[in-house]
Amino acid sequence: MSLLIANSLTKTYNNSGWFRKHSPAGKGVKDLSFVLEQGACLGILGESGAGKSTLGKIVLGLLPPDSGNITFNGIDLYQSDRKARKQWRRDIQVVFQDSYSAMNPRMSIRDIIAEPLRNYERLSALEEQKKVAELLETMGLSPQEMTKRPKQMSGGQLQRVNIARAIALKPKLIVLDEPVSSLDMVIQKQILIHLKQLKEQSGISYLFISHDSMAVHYLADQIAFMKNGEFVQLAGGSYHAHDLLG
Ligand SMILES: Nc1ncnc2c1ncn2[C@@H]1O[C@H](COP(=O)(O)OP(=O)(O)OP(=O)(O)O)[C@@H](O)[C@H]1O
Repeated sequence: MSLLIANSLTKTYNNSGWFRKHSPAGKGVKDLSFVLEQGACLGILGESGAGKSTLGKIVLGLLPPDSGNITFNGIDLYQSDRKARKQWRRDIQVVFQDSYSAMNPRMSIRDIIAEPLRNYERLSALEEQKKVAELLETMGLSPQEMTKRPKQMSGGQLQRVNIARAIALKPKLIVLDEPVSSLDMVIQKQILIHLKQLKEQSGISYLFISHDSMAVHYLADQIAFMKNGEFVQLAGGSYHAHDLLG
């Protein structure tokens, strides 16, 4: 069974509000269909305003489409009961571009990574500490970083922390919404390599949203090019590591 199946998703924004009076009416996404298999990465590539984040929000269960449907593991995301919703909220995680604003600056790195574990699993303090240490190591960070606050870390380190949090519950799918766009090139490459290794080792799937063609080609098995809310072309991805590393 395919992990994620989108069938003719359409979402049009109502631009009647005062703040939206300068933006053209009727924008959003139109008639998007795709299939994402377990362990695969679908790249969504398009310029600003193409509709990438709108699609991301629909996949995350945050924005009901006007028409069409989307199933995850055979369950319709917008017709599911409470129990199923709780399960897919665990199974679908997200990493956004702005790592710092995705975190509570007063929390320690340990608390940030442990938050989903505390919501879904009952671990002892020692088990939790071990798990957070493992997750930090998976992302190439030292377990000693867990006592720090977000302000004491670099943008690249924070994005690794965000990914560690996103994988803490072993989700089936991560929506990566421009996860490396705000980082410098060297850090971007390191994080993309980590994401690829994670995918190969754990069989996790990604919906990778980006305007960066090189990054999408590196990570994605298949690429959907988006323009004005529609898919205009589908293509294979998978550049090899040396293409990215130059
Ligand atoms: N809440 C909203 N209300 C009205 N229009 C919106 C809203 N959110 C997005 N839009 C419009 O829908 C279109 C698609 O926006 P979306 O944010 O999905 O694009 P994007 O490809 O993610 O762009 P970016 O990379 O700049 O975030 C744009 O024309 C945008 O102005």
